[in-house]
Amino acid sequence: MTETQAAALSETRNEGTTLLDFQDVEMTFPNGTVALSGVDLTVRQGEFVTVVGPSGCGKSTLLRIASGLESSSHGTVNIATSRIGYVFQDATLLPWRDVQSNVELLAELRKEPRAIRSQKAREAIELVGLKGFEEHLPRQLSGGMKMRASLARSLTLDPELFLFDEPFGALDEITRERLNDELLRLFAERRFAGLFITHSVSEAVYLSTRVVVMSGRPGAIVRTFEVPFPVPRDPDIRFTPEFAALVGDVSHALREGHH
Ligand SMILES: Nc1ncnc2c1ncn2[C@@H]1O[C@H](COP(=O)(O)OP(=O)(O)OP(=O)(O)O)[C@@H](O)[C@H]1O
Repeated sequence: MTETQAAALSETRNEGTTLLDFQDVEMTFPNGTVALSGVDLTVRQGEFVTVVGPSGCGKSTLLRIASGLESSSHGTVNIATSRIGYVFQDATLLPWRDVQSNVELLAELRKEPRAIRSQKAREAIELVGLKGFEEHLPRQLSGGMKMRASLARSLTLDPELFLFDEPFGALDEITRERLNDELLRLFAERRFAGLFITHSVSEAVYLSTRVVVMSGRPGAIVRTFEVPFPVPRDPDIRFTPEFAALVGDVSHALREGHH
């Protein structure tokens, strides 16, 4: 996509439109476990919001509710789009399908014509840097390449709201940093609304326009940090004192909210 096309896309996308809105959301499971309590969260077009919080505080539950897969037990949830991308920690590729047909899967399920889904998949594969690997099977790919394929599969939906459940958690540091850069580039081009979960505070600060810190279970939002660095973001920003200071503040809030 050229810069002009990207600018046109972000204009048609009405930057600032609210795509996800949680008001006083609570989640109590039938067994009595209270996973979320009093969560207020808004995600607008052009925002990339990352949630950090201790294990088991309800982050995945929050994401499942945001996707419409699960309903909250209390509060209001508004999801203003049906074009939702969802990337899980596991790449969830079908082992018998090659990259091209794995990436085509969502369009195929939506019964899009073969020529269109094939074209969409080719574009998405190129966008995530997997060109040349179309005929490879998942077992022939590295962990990072599998995640790229998984990202590409969601990109064929051209999502307005993109949900990420710790997608890079299992990858080595270098691959993770590279994929962070790829994702930031996609975000700068496509300007979807992102909701991203991670355990890494520096990943959260690097990727996001806003970082939300949750407390231990029941998960509630204890602090919100606006990230002042512009997008597109220079990878070297990670080595600046301003970046380190913000990572320190978020880590601090995370420790305070941990009980
Ligand atoms: N279907 C369910 N029934 C009962 N309890 C559940 C259910 N799903 C999740 N929980 C519980 O709700 C709490 C929140 O789970 P969730 O997976 O959302 O946490 P998380 O913050 O994503 O954890 P992690 O960071 O370890 O992935 C946990 O205590 C979990 O055991």
